[in-house]
Amino acid sequence: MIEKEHTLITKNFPETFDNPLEFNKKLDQVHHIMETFKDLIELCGDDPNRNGLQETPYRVLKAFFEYTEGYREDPKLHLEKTFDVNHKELVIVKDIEFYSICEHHFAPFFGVAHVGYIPNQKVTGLSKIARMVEGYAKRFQVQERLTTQISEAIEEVLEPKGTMVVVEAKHMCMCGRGIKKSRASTTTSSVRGIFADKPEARAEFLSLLYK
Ligand SMILES: Nc1nc2c(ncn2[C@@H]2O[C@H](COP(=O)(O)OP(=O)(O)OP(=O)(O)O)[C@@H](O)[C@H]2O)c(=O)[nH]1
Ligand SMILES: [Zn+2]
Repeated sequence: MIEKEHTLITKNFPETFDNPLEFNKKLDQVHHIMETFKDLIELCGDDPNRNGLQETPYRVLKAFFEYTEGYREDPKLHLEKTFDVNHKELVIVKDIEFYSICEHHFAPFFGVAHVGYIPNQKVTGLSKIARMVEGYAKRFQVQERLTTQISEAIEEVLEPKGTMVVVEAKHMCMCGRGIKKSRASTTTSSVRGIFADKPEARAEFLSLLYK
């Protein structure tokens, strides 16, 4: 078990490799959280030592590191690899699937992001836009912040004439618990530059998106 925990730390926090103080601090936190997960299982009414649950605290922690990978990178940096392409009209990457975690309940919310911008000299690789979306999705989030972070990253790095982002998602905290509306979905948008100023720019984006 100890070996697995070490691997978890070196994989997710490679900077602690040469820093025993930081490494041991993370190791203490890992031990502490695994004990807490055991308490959670017991409090909910099951036996943390029964066969199927013995490794669950470790599995859950490992999964959480995966859900939150985005904290350990700066997603904007993906956009910095730009190309010299003379394109002055709208670029839209639509249906970028994402999987995020609601910061209120730690329940998943997931769906698609549609990202559009009108370049002003700088054009980035299409996959880099999806990588950037992933980086912000893999954090504890609310949908509104995710949407804004995506548009602000495009604005900051590509300095385009305008940016428009639409995010559509389903929130598990509204499905299996609470209000239990499993068909409800949420749409958010964020507009900058020409999309904020001109209704016809927004209309063009939406007509290409929902044709
Ligand atoms: N605006 C917004 N709200 C969210 C998002 N994800 C979850 N929520 C909401 O966060 C709210 C938290 O409300 P609370 O009253 O503090 O928590 P709760 O008692 O669990 O609320 P219920 O879900 O209504 O049972 C709920 O209304 C959720 O629907 C999100 O991405 N954006
Ligand atoms: Zn929630």
